[in-house]
Amino acid sequence: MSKSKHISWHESMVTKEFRQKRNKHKSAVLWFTGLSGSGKSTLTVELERKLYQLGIYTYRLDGDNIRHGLNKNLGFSPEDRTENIRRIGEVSKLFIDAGILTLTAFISPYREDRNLVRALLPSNEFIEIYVKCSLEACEERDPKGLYKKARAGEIAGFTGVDAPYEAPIAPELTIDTEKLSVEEATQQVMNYLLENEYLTE
Ligand SMILES: Nc1ncnc2c1ncn2[C@@H]1O[C@H](COP(=O)(O)OS(=O)(=O)O)[C@@H](OP(=O)(O)O)[C@H]1O
Ligand SMILES: Nc1ncnc2c1ncn2[C@@H]1O[C@H](COP(=O)(O)OP(=O)(O)O)[C@@H](O)[C@H]1O
Repeated sequence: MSKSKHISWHESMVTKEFRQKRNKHKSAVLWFTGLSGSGKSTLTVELERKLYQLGIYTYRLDGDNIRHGLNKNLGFSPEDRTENIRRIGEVSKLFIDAGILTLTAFISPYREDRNLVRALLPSNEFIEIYVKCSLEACEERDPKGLYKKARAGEIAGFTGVDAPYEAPIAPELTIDTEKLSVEEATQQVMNYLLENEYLTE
């Protein structure tokens, strides 16, 4: 619900379509979702590197980073996670409007929150990518030692331990990081972008 009244929309002369034409590629958000340690950050970093080499304009929004700034006032309660994802949905929409291929790496555990972001955008501009990895494997990787802390009772409400993760039902892509290498996984996304003509205007 908007709290502001008496506000109006001002259109730009430079539209998203003009920007895409100049950039020579489409803009959209690649929304990576999955458990902590599933591989969201690793894959978005590598994918962005590949896209940059091809001359694609990209930007990466990552949960850990955004929580240092824009969303530093949010914690990990269900309400705060929902607000976190709502804001990132809106930020992604702005980046898409700016002609940027945007990569987001947020756990985004609630299906409804992700669907609200989907509903915010034209259907071809939201690409949901489920980074599939069992809790056991994530916990085995534990790149930041957070599962260990959560199991020791030092972090309350940790996703997968004592907070829920709702896997996507019909994502555009599922990447199984227990079966694929980082190279194979990023290539799977590149193939999707090429086949669906995102990398051309
Ligand atoms: N309680 C709890 N649950 C899950 N994750 C936690 C928690 N506390 C801190 N962290 C760290 O915060 C990162 C997740 O932030 P997100 O913004 O992606 O989370 S969410 O989408 O709002 O659920 C997450 O990063 P990733 O491991 O990259 O997923 C953790 O490093
Ligand atoms: N196929 C894979 N894809 C992504 N990460 C992988 C893969 N195989 C192993 N890993 C490792 O798993 C960990 C994933 O951590 P990270 O990318 O921070 O996950 P997330 O951002 O989802 O929390 C890294 O240590 C990475 O090297």
